[in-house]
Amino acid sequence: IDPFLYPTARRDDSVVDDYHGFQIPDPYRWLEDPDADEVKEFVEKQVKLTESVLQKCDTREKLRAKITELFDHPRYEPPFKRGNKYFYYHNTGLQAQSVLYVQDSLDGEPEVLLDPNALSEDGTVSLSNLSVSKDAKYLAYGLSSSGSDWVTIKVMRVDDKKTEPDTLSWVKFSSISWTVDGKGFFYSRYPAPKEVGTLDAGTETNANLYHEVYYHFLGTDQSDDVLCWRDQDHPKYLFSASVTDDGKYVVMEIEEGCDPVNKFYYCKISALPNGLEGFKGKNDLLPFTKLIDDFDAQYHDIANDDTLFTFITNKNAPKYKLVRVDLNDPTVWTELLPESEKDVLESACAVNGDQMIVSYLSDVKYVLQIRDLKSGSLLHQLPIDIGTVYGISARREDSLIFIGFSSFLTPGIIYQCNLECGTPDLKIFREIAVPGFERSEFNVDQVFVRSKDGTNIPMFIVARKNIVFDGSHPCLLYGYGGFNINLTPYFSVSRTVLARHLGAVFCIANIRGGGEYGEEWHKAGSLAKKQNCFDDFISCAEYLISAGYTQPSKLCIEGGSNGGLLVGACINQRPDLFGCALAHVGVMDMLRFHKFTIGHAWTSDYGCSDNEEEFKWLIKYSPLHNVKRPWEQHPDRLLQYPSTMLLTADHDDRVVPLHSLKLLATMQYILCTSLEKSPQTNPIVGRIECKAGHGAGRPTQKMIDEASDRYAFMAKMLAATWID
Ligand SMILES: O=C(NCC(=O)N1CCC[C@H]1C(=O)O)OCc1ccccc1
Repeated sequence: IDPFLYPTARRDDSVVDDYHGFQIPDPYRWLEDPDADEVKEFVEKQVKLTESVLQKCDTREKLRAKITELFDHPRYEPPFKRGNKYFYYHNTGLQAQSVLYVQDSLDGEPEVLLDPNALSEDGTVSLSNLSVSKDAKYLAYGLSSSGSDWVTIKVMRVDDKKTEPDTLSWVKFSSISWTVDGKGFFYSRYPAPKEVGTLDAGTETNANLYHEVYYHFLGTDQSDDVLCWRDQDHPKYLFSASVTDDGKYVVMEIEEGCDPVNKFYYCKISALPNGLEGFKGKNDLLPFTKLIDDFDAQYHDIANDDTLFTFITNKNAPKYKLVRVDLNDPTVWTELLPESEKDVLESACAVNGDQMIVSYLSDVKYVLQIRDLKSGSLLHQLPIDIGTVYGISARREDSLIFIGFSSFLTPGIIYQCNLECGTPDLKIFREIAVPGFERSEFNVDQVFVRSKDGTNIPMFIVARKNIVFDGSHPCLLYGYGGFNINLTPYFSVSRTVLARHLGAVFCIANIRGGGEYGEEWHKAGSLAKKQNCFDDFISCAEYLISAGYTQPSKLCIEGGSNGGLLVGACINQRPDLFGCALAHVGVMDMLRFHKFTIGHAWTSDYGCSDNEEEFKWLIKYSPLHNVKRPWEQHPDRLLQYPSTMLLTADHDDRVVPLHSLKLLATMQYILCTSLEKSPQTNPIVGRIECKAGHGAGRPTQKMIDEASDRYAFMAKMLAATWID
């Protein structure tokens, strides 16, 4: 693009911040106010520029048609049982939002119970969380609008599907947990923001502080809810309260960030003299006992027999283990299932009375076992292919459980497993088929790439069979690298279309910062070691080139959120290595991220610029602060940045849009508009969506349109040709 076509954005050179003696300019600080007319104008001009670029991307409509066609297949989630009813989500294919169905038995006539598509014209109201009372009489569910993290909880009677008047506002980062008497439920919320009158919830950037736990009595007004817990001395704390299966306790996990560590408190509600009613209209908090009152490790309860609790923990076990304690003697902890040498204990769930289903991650592949809940001993190994167990629907009282499975070449299988008779029989309950998808055309490989410091990094490679390794293939390399998140194999319609119609090779790099090898892997990619993520990702890119899959001008890197940071940092550090870069809702301003909405929770992975040592880590890789002209760094080579698309949305209150807007303005200025003649001919554009957020709850059409745009941009910039 001509530099003259880029909108010029005002640079306010008066904004310079002092960080521990270092003066850091922030000329686009004004882009941090979403309500300012100047910002709205900036966005409008960027949207127009991007639209003009997209119009020249000639595979856009073909991609839209193919992705729509492949997406139009029925999809189901594993069913879950409450009382004697079954509930499950289903999407016929192109519905904006999946619909909740209820059946009187597993093969009973399904009825629509809750259809979020009826709650908005454009499908932008989504179901965020949901909890059915134990007797299946009531359904409490959270609604969110335009992809914001803000939730409004509503209640519905299951038998006549009547919506109750109960409406709970300013809910965020909350589970919903009913007491077994069905009189109400625990949930978490923030104090209402001040300017609640004019607020378009989800577009504000204020920090989320002072989380609180409430108990809501069915049929009453939110103002009558009982405040159960809060901590005025720790504004960053986040609380999650849940009722144990036996109904005797409410347990509360307390986090102060995103690290897998938490405090663990409990309250024996069955011993409260007047139950929870006794707290109505009072100011007393619930009498919690502090079982764990530090952030040394994660403790997540998976079952209890009266005072004997079983936990999954990473205490002295970075690959996790199961331990047991009697609340009456909290100093004696025994080991139920020791930490595995090699594999990460991913989840454990009590089932079928005194058994449990545990899942391990072994070199990024799932292993599922049935074990004895009392002794921990292995009973059965469940045969699972390479892929992801994405949902285990099971409670301690269930002997019939459901397991959701997906992989690169498996759109989705829901297994049912009956544990009643001796050997569990795993059988297919539902298989999700994608018409037109021929799995036999593709290959999946897993390779281990040596990174800069010698660490072996796993990478999945999906390609059409019998490709020639002549470096000619467009290649999409996807990564995340943080927050203990695992990138495991899953089916993607859009990437299947890229492989089939653009001959693209699709790769997932399991770089450090994730949880693929437990807490050590996570820590090896965070704080002072964050650069390992970028080194790992760059090594994976170099492998794909040296092995002959692709070449720099055919290689596109993609990542979202923390993965957007990954992309932003990598194009700054190695602009020569990539032909295209797609950064979704990226964290790009590493000096200021902690000031907005829930950003303060991410200091567990990043650190914080308020601290001098941590500032020095952050300034070195912060995308916003490290945009440099490559042709000045290497005068001998005609270097420029890859074609870059930064994607964000106006209701993203997880990673606020200012990150992408400030980086967009900075890149366009430094690389393009600040020069008479700029060698930067690869476009640097922003795709800014309206009535959309961080990603959760996005309606189907918006997902299809975004995928069509970003991959048409990629195809054009990699000069990929369409294969019919
Ligand atoms: O912030 C996150 N999750 C991390 C997150 O969304 N991140 C972390 C970095 C940017 C962005 C992303 O990668 O999606 O979720 C809110 C939350 C709930 C409970 C306890 C702590 C935090």
